[in-house]
Amino acid sequence: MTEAIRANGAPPSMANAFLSAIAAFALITAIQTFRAWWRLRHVPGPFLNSITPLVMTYHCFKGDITNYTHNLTVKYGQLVRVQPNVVVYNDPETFRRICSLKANYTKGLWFEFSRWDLDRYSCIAMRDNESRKDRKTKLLPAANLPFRLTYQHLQWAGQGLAVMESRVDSQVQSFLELTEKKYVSSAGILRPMEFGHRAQFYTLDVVTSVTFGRPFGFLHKDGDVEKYLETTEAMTPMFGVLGTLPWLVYVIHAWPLNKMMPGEGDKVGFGRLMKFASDQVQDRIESSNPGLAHDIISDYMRNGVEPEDVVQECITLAVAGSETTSVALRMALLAILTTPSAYNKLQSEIDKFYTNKEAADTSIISYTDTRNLPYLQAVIREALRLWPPSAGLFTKEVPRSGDTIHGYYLPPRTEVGQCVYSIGRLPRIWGTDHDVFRPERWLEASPEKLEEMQAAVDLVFSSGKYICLGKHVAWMELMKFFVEVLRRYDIAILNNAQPLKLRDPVTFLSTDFWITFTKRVN
Ligand code: HEM
Repeated sequence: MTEAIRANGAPPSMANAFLSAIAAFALITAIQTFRAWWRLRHVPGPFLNSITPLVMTYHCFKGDITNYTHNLTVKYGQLVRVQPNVVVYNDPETFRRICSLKANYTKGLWFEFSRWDLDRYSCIAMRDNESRKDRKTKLLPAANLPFRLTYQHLQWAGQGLAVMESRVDSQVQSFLELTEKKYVSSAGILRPMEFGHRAQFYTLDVVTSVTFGRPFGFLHKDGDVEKYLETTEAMTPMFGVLGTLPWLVYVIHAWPLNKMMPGEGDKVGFGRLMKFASDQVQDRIESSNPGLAHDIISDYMRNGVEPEDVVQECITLAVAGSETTSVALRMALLAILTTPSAYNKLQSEIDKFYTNKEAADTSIISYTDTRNLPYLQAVIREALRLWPPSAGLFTKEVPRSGDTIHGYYLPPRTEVGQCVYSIGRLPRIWGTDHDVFRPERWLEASPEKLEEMQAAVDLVFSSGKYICLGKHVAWMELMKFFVEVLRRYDIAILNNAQPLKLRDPVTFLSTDFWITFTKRVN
């Protein structure tokens, strides 16, 4: 019968219609791929990357995305095409120019993933420069600065930072109490700590304490609270993958997938943080004098940020300020534990500092005093250089006028990503031993060289209009932690053959980082 219909010239069968649809789809895909390739065909990079984003997606899944991207810059030069519409650079000057106030670059589509409530935007997710400027300015006086701020100095500092410092101190204290209670080993008694998670507990409690006036309670429980970490640990690698396929934001933010986004009604996970933030804001609204509390919520509210937006900003703080700092903490600790000369020098510097002080002084070191510990600063800078916690591309979009980077014209809407990991390993700045953890380089450098090195490492906190709000909080957390822990304990790796398991789907995540603490003899 079918043969007969065909022979009589009847309409094509279902199979033919299907094949035609596939052929049409293949043709459209081929044309689009060709057009996408053509736009940036002059920028060097591997051919496969220039026709599909999936190579980068694969490396996110594989867990070596930063090293892979860095190797591309080594092979292809200062500007590399890593995806059909994405190029990556590793030059500090270009970084600062793109982030400067004058540049008309805007945030890339990827930042839309950092929206927690689809009716609202927090500053980090805002892509429009004017709205960002307006919001960020309102977030800044949260620091109660004694001088008038300019938009160029976009990070918390001044008196407000002093209030935050006391919150950091109480979480350092909580970490010490936890260690003393459960994790001090001695001859014949092994009580190891898995530091990967404890670093997260510490940084999450600091950031929630600074934001809401009280910690979420990870250190107190010495465990996950409301399955927050379990959920965010599953989500973090997805951020990397989604970064390579940013158009997925239109799918995820639309029905029916938007129904699956975390919400305040959730019993566990990220939604609990949203509910916690929302309750805290509501409390302040209902309280008779919300301005009395000394935390970020009250400061933001005083500055006229709408309550619903304050909730979004607080959630952003918890996300932006926790995993980043715990990566820095873990990698700096790993670096000194595996470099005995650095470990010994650091501990000696701390000991020397305390010989000049009252022997009974057990209070947490002040942020001001940590500045008198040059080797400690060098250790942290060196760790941030080698393992920047913000290793992702954080792409920005080329403005309507187009732009030229390192002689390559980039048409409007090209996404430009930074490779800050690669900046930390540029031979022209760091020398041929750029891969070596050597804090001494910071102490040996001439004033001009030091300035260049410092400016390059500072880029891990971004620059200009995108600069990290919590840079000083992060420094405080790191400096105080090392002083207080190393003056009390000797620390050692438990498993020398494999100190930890490291994966890098978007930043350096680690598990099984087992260490021991033993009390120091005075
Ligand atoms: C070592 C630790 C940290 C690193 C490396 C880091 C890095 C960064 C980077 C690179 C950005 C800019 C992203 C972009 O838009 O291109 C950023 C933004 C931000 N960070 Fe941090 N951060 C750290 C710790 C913190 C802490 C402790 C807090 C809060 C207490 C914090 C709060 C924020 C906020 C609110 C933003 C968004 C600023 C904006 O939208 O303009 N960060 N951070």
